[in-house]
Amino acid sequence: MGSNGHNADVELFRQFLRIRSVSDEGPAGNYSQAVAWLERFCHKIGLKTQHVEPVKGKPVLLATWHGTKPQLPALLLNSHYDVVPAMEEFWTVDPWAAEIQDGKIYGRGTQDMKSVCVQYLLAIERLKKKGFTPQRTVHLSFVPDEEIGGVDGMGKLLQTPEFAALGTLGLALDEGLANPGDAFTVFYGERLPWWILVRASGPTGHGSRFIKETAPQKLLRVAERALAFRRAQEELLGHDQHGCKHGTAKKLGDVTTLNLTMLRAGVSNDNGKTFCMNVIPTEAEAGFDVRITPDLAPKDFQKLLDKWCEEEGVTWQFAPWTRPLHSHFMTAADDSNPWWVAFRDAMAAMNHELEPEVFPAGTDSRFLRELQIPALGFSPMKNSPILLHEHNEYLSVDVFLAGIDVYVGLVEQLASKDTLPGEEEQLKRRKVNR
Ligand code: MET
Ligand SMILES: [Zn+2]
Ligand SMILES: [Zn+2]
Repeated sequence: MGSNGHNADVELFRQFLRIRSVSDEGPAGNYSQAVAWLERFCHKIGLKTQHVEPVKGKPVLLATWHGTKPQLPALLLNSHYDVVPAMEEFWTVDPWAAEIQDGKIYGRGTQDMKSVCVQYLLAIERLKKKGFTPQRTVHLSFVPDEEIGGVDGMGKLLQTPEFAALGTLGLALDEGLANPGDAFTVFYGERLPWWILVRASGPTGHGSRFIKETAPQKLLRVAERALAFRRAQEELLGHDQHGCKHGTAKKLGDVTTLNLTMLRAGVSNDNGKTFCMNVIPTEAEAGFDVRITPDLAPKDFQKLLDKWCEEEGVTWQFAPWTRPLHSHFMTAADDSNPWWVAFRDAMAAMNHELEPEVFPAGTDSRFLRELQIPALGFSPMKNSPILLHEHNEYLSVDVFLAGIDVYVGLVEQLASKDTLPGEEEQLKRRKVNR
């Protein structure tokens, strides 16, 4: 197959990319269409499925490939089928057309993470065709809403009887990131995403006067302190002002980022088309996206935030549509974790080099790890630029196809494992921890 190859696997991927499953867009968001497409695929390859809809309009699809030893802890292959929006005016191609140019498939979700949804299924189809039967049961979960915090997707799924009925899970695989080099990155933990709203109140008055302690003034003082913290963290990372790296070997996952992502204030009498520029608003609000590195205790960051807000006379809260975690839950990436050993050895057997890292952003893995389920973040994309959430997101045809082989090998090896050395002890520890 040439690099522009229109083979059947690629065509399936392109079909799925054309379903505009932007997070939480309601009926127009095509969640149901994405799930219907995945379900048809599951049935075609002989997988039993079930719909779980803990929140109306946000369906989760579960599929199961039964192993011959169902008493062994199962594998979970998780992927989210929602995608972030695309700013079409900045794309050189239609983000929803899945065009192929120069051997690259362009589209929103090519890397994050519709490729993985489809690769899991294609890998299972191939394994079935070659007559492989798993010992361990393999479950798949396709979840919505990951991109907007995961509360109504993975968060709710984990509380359902259907999830409990999957039985004990030995290892979950979830998304990772592309690696520009010739190695796969695998994530054993992640920074904690905290979405923070800071709100300031103050007096109103005429815009021509020196009114004291106005809401925007207080808000900006907090913002400035927050941004000073941001500068210090950036310094720690060792990037210069042009974004070039120098000096340290730190990665993004090793520092805490903080970005001011929302600002709101102003008095308007036409819903924000124009503003009463001579009236001091009594409320001002800022939103921050914070990603807390495992090297910083969340309670220590919280203390800082409390201090800034208290000293400047404002209040903060977590964005009410999120469910922030208060500790980092990590999956051990060393010999103490039999599943890490199994994963590492399976990849080594296929001659793939691994680079273990802390995920700089957030994934649904954090909810699984919170339940003590070992989870590794891994998307088989090497020699590929990191393009998630960017304009002109693409994945090359060759990388997409090679990824199917990687999952064939991984699932074949992991699902064939009898009880791993140390697995029972690990399970006992999990029960104690719960
Ligand atoms: N994956 C998305 C992100 O990292 C949403 C995770 S929940 C904050 O931004
Ligand atoms: Zn993702
Ligand atoms: Zn994403």
